Amino acid sequence: MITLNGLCKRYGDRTVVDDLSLEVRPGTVTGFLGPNGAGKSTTMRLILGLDRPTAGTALINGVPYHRIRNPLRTVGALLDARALHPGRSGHAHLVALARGNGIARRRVAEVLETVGLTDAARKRAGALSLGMSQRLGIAAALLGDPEVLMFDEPVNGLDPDGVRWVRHLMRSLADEGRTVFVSSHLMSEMQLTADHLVVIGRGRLIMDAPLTEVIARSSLTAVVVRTPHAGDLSVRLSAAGMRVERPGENEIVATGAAIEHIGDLAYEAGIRLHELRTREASLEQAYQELTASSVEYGARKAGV
Ligand SMILES: Nc1ncnc2c1ncn2[C@@H]1O[C@H](COP(=O)(O)OP(=O)(O)OP(=O)(O)O)[C@@H](O)[C@H]1O
Repeated sequence: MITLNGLCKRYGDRTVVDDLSLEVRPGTVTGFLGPNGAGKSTTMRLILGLDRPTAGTALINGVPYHRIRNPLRTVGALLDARALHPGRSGHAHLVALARGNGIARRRVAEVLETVGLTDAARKRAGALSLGMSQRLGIAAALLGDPEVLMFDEPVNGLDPDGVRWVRHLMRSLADEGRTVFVSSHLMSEMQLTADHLVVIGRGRLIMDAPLTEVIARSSLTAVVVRTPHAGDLSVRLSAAGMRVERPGENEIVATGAAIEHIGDLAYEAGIRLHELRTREASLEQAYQELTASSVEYGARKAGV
């Protein structure tokens, strides 16, 4: 479990992490989302004790990182896959990490096999591709068999097979009861991987909710109804406080109500339905709505 309480980080007069309070729970993959510069990496660095908070606390299983006795056995993290000694092999890097943390040497071979790097791990780290470096960083995070795992952009540089592999890995780590906190800009991937989402913008919490709720709350999630009595039904739905559109003569798209409510209303009015279904927003769409006002480094439209 990761617990943030009023966490703040300021650089000079700039507030980069602004009063974040939340819990990242075990047994769940929690996606950590936000535009460039939102403060995701800084938050992760604060959790790992690599930066000091200006105010507030970041706790792992109830204690700050610097008070954990066996840090690598409690929390594993991939922050910057390229932060390795370029002349050292991946294998040597992991052996040194294991030795320095009282972890059995045989774990090195185990984690290298888990990430599919058994052969490549003999190469100099500097000669590894970005995708291979990511895998090596994930191996290092797994080395101490920790309960809490944090990954900053783990699929960066991975090919489609690698992306799928990371997705399954995150899922199985959470299914084993671990806490998995993962940042990403790949919304389609997050939609397939995360159970829960934390969204921040300009250092502030925008949303902390299950993925299903984030999608359900989007204005683009709607109920589509097809009926020969669309005129009559749309008047009734509007009167019940829903927003109603009529994209076709027999079609209604309604937002602001549950599908059951619409079905019941139609039934009570004796209106025959030919179709009643939910049209879900994608996470990409829901995310864009949530963060529209906090995108700091957005590009202007081409030609503007
Ligand atoms: N050491 C530092 N000194 C001053 N400003 C910093 C420092 N580290 C980070 N920042 C600033 O803090 C802000 C948040 O950066 P951070 O890397 O945490 O964002 P992020 O959400 O991880 O972004 P991205 O998605 O682009 O990786 C940025 O504006 C960055 O320039």
